[in-house]
Amino acid sequence: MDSMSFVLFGGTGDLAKRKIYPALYNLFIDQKMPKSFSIIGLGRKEISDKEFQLQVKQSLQTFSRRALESDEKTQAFLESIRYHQLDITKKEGFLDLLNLVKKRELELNIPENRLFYLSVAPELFETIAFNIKDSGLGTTKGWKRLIIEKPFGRDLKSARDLNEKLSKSFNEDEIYRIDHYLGKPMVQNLEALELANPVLQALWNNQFIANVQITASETVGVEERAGYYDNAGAIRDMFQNHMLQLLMMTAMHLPKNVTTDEVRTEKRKVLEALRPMTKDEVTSHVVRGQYAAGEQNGKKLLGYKQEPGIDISSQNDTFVAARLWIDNSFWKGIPFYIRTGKRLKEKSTRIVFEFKNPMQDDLYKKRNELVGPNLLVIEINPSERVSFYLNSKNIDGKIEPVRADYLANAADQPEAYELLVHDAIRGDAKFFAHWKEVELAWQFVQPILEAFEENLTPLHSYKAGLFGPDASSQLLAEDGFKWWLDSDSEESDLSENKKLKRSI
Ligand SMILES: NC(=O)C1=CN([C@@H]2O[C@H](COP(=O)(O)OP(=O)(O)OC[C@H]3O[C@@H](n4cnc5c(N)ncnc54)[C@H](OP(=O)(O)O)[C@@H]3O)[C@@H](O)[C@H]2O)C=CC1
Ligand SMILES: O=C1O[C@H](COP(=O)(O)O)[C@@H](O)[C@H](O)[C@H]1O
Repeated sequence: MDSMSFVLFGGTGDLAKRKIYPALYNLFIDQKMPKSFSIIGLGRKEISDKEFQLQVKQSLQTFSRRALESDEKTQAFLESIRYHQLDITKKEGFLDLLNLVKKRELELNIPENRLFYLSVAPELFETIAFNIKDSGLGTTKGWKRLIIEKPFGRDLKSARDLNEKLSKSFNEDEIYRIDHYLGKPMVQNLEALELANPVLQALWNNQFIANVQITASETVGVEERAGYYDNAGAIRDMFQNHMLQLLMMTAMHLPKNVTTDEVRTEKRKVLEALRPMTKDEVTSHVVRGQYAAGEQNGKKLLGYKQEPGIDISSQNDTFVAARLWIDNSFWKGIPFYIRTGKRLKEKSTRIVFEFKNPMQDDLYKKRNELVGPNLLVIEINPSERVSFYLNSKNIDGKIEPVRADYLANAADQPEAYELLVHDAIRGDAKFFAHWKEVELAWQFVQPILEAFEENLTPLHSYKAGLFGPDASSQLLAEDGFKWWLDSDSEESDLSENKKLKRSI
């Protein structure tokens, strides 16, 4: 792996502390960092290197997935870090930054390989990219790469504008658009599950699958992010990026070679085949909701409009469910249901494949035995688990569901940011969003944004601490389906093993 400089804009920010330093540190401990590297954290405050290293150490103590190693190792990591005071809006500061980057390259005798990480508010992305080029920071004898945080634009037009501006300083293959859902181990495992299991490969299509359900439910509310979230909503915050990425990863046809280019091409094809909606069709296929006051584990929860920083008249969406159709030969005729929301009953990110159930009408029904459909459930977060729900005979000779299960030990798993930062350092963009994916995703979402903004689609209220608006269940009921595994429904009894007498 090439030695390099890691230049972190927003080095004093929340994301840097919670995710980026812990990711770099854990990579270092696992010997996944290059032999020599320089880390430069940037911010506007005046902080000495020593003070800054101490701040990073504190963030590692609080957020690293593993406890700090011996002082020697931790010290070696911290000593690779320098702090530089820079106001991004002031062009002159970038020349000083260039001098520091070069000085460190000379001290460490490393080539001019530079990774710039933009962990700052999106309004600053364009200015930074311009100043990197203008100052000469981007003129290197080695490689240069840009990791860029979300959100990438707030609609189709602003995303295109931003991309055009970035492309003046970086080529597409130098831009790594982070979507941390693509770094989740179980999401990265999807291709392997399909590729390495002929049985799944054979079933992964509309011939055997009746519908696919992708859920990302959260228990948290808007937290301290009112300013951002009230202007974004679930549609921009989760749906346009994470949920559509999950859709692509689930529905893509496996390429012959699992190379970055081929995977990205196949992902893109999913969005190209996604049946577009007009603004007027949105209400038939998309449910938007906003949480009202409720309760969780006996604790009273505020409604969204009562949250600090939210206007009492806000029409913002905190929940979105949608029925999507992928009109290609693999998935034609099969609905994909997607939902995401805040202040729901449980934290769960999962994909459920419901298989067709030709047994429903045959002899089991006549014998009054319930033969549920087979389900393949991929739990992504908080547990990482693959389960197959099968039907089997119990001791009384009756059919009952059983679950064949693989549960990963999440404690051993690297975090999403660790995997993604490692990929970017290695120059592997497979699990980063290509511009075409981002553009197609905004193109699909644009009429939904407009229907929401023009209030063409009703805003359903739902009680905090439950499963979202009834209209979301209604969406599936229209097609004869239901959401599986919501934890106080009949099916959750399956997941809780109440009905499962046996587990394979
Ligand atoms: N926090 C999170 O969980 C997540 C964040 N993101 C994205 O990551 C990015 C960063 O978010 P987050 O860390 O939460 O934001 P913070 O507000 O916590 O940090 C912002 C950072 O930007 C720096 N900064 C702001 N203005 C300037 C300036 N003019 N010149 C130099 N530095 C500046 C601040 O430095 P200082 O004030 O010290 O000058 C600080 O380091 C955003 O794009 C966000 O959308 C994405 C997913 C999750
Ligand atoms: O990007 C975001 O993701 C989080 C949810 O991430 P997860 O890894 O906990 O599933 C979400 O809370 C946040 O609003 C959004 O910006």
